[in-house]
Amino acid sequence: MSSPVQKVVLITGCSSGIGLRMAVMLANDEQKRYHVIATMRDLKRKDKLLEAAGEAYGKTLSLAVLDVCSDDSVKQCIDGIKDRHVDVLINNAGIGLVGPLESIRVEEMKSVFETNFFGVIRMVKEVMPDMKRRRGGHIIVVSSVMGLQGVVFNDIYSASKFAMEGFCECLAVQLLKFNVTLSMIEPGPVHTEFEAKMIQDVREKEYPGADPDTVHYFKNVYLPSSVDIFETLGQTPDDIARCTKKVIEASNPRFRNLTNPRYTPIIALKYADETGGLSVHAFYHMLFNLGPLMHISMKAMRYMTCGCLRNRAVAPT
Ligand SMILES: NC(=O)C1=CN([C@@H]2O[C@H](COP(=O)(O)OP(=O)(O)OC[C@H]3O[C@@H](n4cnc5c(N)ncnc54)[C@H](OP(=O)(O)O)[C@@H]3O)[C@@H](O)[C@H]2O)C=CC1
Ligand SMILES: CC1=C(/C=C/C(C)=C/C=C/C(C)=C/C=O)C(C)(C)CCC1
Repeated sequence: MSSPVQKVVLITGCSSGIGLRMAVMLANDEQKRYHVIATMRDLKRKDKLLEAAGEAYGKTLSLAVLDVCSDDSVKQCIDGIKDRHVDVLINNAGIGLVGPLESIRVEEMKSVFETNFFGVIRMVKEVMPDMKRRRGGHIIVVSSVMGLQGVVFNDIYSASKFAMEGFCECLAVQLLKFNVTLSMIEPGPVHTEFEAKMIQDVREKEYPGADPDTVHYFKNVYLPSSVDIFETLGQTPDDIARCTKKVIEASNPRFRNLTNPRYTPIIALKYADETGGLSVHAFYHMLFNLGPLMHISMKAMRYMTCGCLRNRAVAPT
């Protein structure tokens, strides 16, 4: 049960990773300002969350079933909340997909959009009308740096996050008129099951339909670089939870919130050359010519790109 002064925060995808850490951090807020409804599609996966939440469970944290891919599940969950009142909706649930385009079935691509794009739309459609009526609320969308700048071999995942960026840019303007805030969180690589699932997936898959050169570039050039990027730039889910808490508590939250100052220069390339040529050629060079030396080029880029761009990230601490 939430007290009248507590904000009701509903988070999707709390069985692991970023959603789990957000739920735990907000439910353990020292001033007890939040009542967190931590949702997941399968309650059998609740143990890790409950263990991490400790005494908050049953006090400032409750659990609910919610599958963002099901209209019925979304409606049932929101109908089950007192007065359907949600102050802060955090759209976190999402899935990755990486690999040569030729080897990915259209059905698999659709399921990424069903979760990452339509999953958010379903949530927003269910919660937004009440927020507009009340003239208050905050919708948060966990997007990605890949929603701002594509990364090779992540074509479909990246497209699903770009779709979300466009959707949110449109909606934010309308919502402002109703005193409802919309904020996007834009993490770079984060050590969660997302990363583990990607590595596992690559081990199991054969990549039928893709030519041997493409499979070679994917497995022997892209993947080692990606693992390297995770190792050198990876953040923890707690970093992302801290950034998100700051955004929720800001008196004037920003629309886009990059969480990783060390990844910001990569995004800045796009704005330094609106034709897109700089990003395409820089990434090509980093991947195919520098390979293991990519570290150095990332460092150089940090020095070359202007400090004000670098500092446009929400510091997690
Ligand atoms: N990790 C990273 O490097 C980055 C991640 N992100 C984004 O962060 C978000 C969270 O990912 P992260 O914590 O890293 O990954 P995890 O795989 O650890 O967590 C994803 C969560 O989403 C849930 N989920 C998947 N499908 C559904 C569904 N249909 N309905 C409800 N929940 C679902 C999963 O539940 P289940 O256990 O049932 O599968 C899980 O709880 C995603 O939107 C992702 O795109 C953004 C940038 C970087
Ligand atoms: C390989 C490669 C890159 C890899 C970036 C990666 C691997 C980013 C991962 C982001 C994630 C995991 C986002 C999740 O939503 C760069 C730096 C663009 C430079 C060019 C070559």
